[in-house]
Amino acid sequence: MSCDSPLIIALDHSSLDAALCLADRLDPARCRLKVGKELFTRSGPEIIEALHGRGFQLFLDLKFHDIPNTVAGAVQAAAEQGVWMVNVHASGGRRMMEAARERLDRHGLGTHLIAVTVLTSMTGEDLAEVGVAAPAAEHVERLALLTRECGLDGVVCSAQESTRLRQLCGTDFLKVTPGIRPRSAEHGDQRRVMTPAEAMAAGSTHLVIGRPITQAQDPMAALQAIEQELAAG
Ligand SMILES: O=C(O)c1cc(=O)[nH]c(=O)n1[C@@H]1O[C@H](COP(=O)(O)O)[C@@H](O)[C@H]1O
Repeated sequence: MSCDSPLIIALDHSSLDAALCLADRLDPARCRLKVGKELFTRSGPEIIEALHGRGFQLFLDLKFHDIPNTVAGAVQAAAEQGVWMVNVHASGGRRMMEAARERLDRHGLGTHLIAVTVLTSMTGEDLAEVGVAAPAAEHVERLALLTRECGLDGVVCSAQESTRLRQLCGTDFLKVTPGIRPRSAEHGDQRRVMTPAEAMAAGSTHLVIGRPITQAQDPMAALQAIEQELAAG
């Protein structure tokens, strides 16, 4: 089923059953789902089939980061499972991203290919500790421009960087932004955060939301509250 909502719900569950239990309370016309490292490592491709069978479009968030040939093969394997979106780490560099792009194109695979710039859990201090002297926002810009030059469809970034990236990379370039927190929600381990309405106003094209929905007493009510906030904004 195709979906025109910007919302992508992160199914960071530790079992297939728990993930499907939440998915069964959500509507594929109103959100897409993201399958990440923990769930995929535990359940394997079975989770992809089960969620596709329920009509959801999927972002397979495995953040590939390896030598070009390995990443190209992994991206192809993901796309052949019919996922809507897949990602790599932009810090894997030009040759890695170009190899992934080329592999999808050669096989006529239309999966959206995006790259993570700087994780939303990271601050300038965290970057300095791994040898990146530039402020987080500047490093995000550098990696986003490189990602666009390599022909990818967009980036994962913080919504705090969406406005600048819209200016630099254009409106068609996807800006998929985690670190989304409704005003009353806990930040948890996220550092560079914004509310859903602020993020859309800033130029994000898609919002990745996990715990504020998945840990809510009533996940559908939490989703609906976010939809209403977006409609009002
Ligand atoms: O690629 C991602 O999806 C991602 C990139 C990033 O920089 N930060 C980030 O939080 N994510 C993912 O987005 C989701 C955020 O979940 P919550 O913090 O629970 O809303 C998690 O599944 C993360 O793995």
